[in-house]
Amino acid sequence: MGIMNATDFAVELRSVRRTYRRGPEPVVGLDGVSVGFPFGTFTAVMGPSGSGKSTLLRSAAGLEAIDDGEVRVDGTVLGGLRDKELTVLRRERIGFVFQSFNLLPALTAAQNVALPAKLSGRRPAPAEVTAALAAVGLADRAGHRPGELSGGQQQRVAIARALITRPAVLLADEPTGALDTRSGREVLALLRGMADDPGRAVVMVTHDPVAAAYADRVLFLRDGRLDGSLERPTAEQVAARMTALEAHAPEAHPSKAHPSQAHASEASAC
Ligand SMILES: Nc1ncnc2c1ncn2[C@@H]1O[C@H](COP(=O)(O)OP(=O)(O)OP(=O)(O)O)[C@@H](O)[C@H]1O
Repeated sequence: MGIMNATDFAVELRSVRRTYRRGPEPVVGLDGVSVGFPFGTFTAVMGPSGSGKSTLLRSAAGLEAIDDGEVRVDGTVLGGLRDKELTVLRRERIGFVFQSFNLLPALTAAQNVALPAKLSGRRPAPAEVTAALAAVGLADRAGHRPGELSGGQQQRVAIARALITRPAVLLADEPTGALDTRSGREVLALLRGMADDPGRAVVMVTHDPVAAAYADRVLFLRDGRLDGSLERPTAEQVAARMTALEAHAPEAHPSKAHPSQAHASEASAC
């Protein structure tokens, strides 16, 4: 590998600022965040409730109207695109996986997986859909509807759907939040494997230190700013860091307490 340049990052945020102006007081979502997500890596994003994790993920996906700074996906500056171009780039270069799977209930697993490619005006070959399902271990469930699949299987279909366009980045918001420990672990192992593809980066928001320990790197956010990172962390190191961060969090949300102890399991739903 040569010297790192902009295109070595699947996604890069430069001095990104996002302020919400709904109520009387502006609320800071992101307060000048600069970070790059290199190809072939798996990054977890953690931080107390309200620290800006979802705002960061949504900004990386081009879903936030940022006030300042720049977001690049595979070298393309999102702010320079027309709406239509942004839609196409989002569809083809960015995969998104949600806590709640977001599959269409009336469609089979295969039809759900094929949908983004179809929306891009490309009818995927059945073999391509089968290969995507096989990559998540579900080749034999192609004809099942989401209601006929377990939560873990539904999330794996969602991952296959996110990957069929071969995106530069897979963004996952609490992908194991609704899963039991075992299914969560399967999904994390899949994401880990997906991140080893040199043409892709995986970025995952999680509250679970055990989930974060699957990543190459954990970024910590506090009050909309980056507040350190850990490389190849253990769950214990992540949990200790989260406990320290939450102790400093100005606004605690007791009703949304997040597990941050080393013994917290992947099953921790939020
Ligand atoms: N659409 C919005 N309108 C107004 N304020 C918002 C909006 N979205 C987020 N915020 C505020 O921006 C800040 C960051 O929110 P964000 O959702 O990014 O945090 P988070 O770290 O993902 O939190 P959680 O762990 O609770 O999901 C919070 O103070 C939040 O209240």
